[in-house]
Amino acid sequence: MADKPSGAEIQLEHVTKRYPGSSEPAVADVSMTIPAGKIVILVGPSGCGKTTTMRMINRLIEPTSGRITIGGEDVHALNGDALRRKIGYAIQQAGLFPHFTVAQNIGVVPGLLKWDRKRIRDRVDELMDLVGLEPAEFRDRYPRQLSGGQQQRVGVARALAADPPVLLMDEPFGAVDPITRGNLQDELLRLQADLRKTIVFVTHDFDEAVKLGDKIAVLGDRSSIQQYDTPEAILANPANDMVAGFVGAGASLKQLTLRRVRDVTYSDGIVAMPVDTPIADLRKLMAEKGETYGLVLDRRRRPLRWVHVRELPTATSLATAGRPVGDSVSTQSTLQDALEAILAEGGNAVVTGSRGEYVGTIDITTVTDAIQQLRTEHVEPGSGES
Ligand SMILES: Nc1ncnc2c1ncn2[C@@H]1O[C@H](COP(=O)(O)OP(=O)(O)OP(=O)(O)O)[C@@H](O)[C@H]1O
Repeated sequence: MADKPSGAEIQLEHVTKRYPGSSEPAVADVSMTIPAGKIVILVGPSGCGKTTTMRMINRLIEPTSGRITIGGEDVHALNGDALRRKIGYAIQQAGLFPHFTVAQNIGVVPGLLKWDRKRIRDRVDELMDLVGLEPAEFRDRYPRQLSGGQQQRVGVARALAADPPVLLMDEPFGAVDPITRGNLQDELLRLQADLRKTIVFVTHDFDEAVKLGDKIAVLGDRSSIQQYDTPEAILANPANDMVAGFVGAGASLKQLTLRRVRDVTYSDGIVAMPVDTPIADLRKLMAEKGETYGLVLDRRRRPLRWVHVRELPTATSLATAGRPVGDSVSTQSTLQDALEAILAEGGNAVVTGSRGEYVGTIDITTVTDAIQQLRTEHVEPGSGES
């Protein structure tokens, strides 16, 4: 993993776009800093100027006024090749050239930059591996011979071809089914963990923004910034009614996808014993601790069964007493997964470590406490709430 971002900071300073013949600007006086190596999501209603804002960064659209810099350099001063080296661009439905093969599509920018053939071929294979397309199978196919998800992968590979520090993505996963979309999102996050590009990503979908964004800019009319903050902060404390409308119902539940079990204090105090423990010993320990439920573990300390104290006097073996453990969660699971397991288990859900071993239990109080904590962490100073 790279320890330094390969991305570069982007700055928009008082950027305005007035299209010829329009009375109102499409984007009015927008200033924002997009940090190096982060994913920043632009969300907002249709027509608010997201695409216009994004396209001014790679100068597909020229601003009427204001300044945009990448790594401190004014994009206005960059020529075509310099822009291509600095900025990759991926759009909805991939925007692939239909009469080019996959390899030719991915190699477009390196070709324009006059790389030699071998270097382009090696780079194409490397990128296909990176986005999960077997080069031997897909290199010579045409876009129409690919699924929607595969086309999007080619689109991402093409955008990354010249290894630019900045990636602009305009609803890149907008045209695929929800499952493929989820997979593509996961893959983007996996890629980004290594690549650490600066990514500006436009979407209509707030859930996508929460999942992918290091920061989210919620835009109103003419790209006016309504709130620009982390997903946690926006979910916990929407700045105004417009943002609240965008966040939509279930903001607290959405927050649960942002915290993992390892981030909260779960209990490790219940009575948990290996399956070959004498029943009498378990009874004694549960009585001492005043516990009604005990957990039976296998020899590698993986959870097997829940037993109620009432079941112990008649039990013949811990291997058959009580009921099997149902849903459990790992320390990597999100609190949303934990909540589902808690509801399915009807109380405590078992937490396991990296080898599936018992490390503790989590209950509904832990989850509600975590939501409360997120709220208080993100209350504006001086807003009077506590
Ligand atoms: N070439 C153009 N000429 C004139 N007006 C334009 C042009 N392109 C966009 N607009 C107008 O600028 C405004 C912003 O458009 P833009 O495409 O940036 O919005 P958006 O937020 O990306 O929308 P969507 O989410 O629907 O894609 C809209 O009112 C649109 O009609």
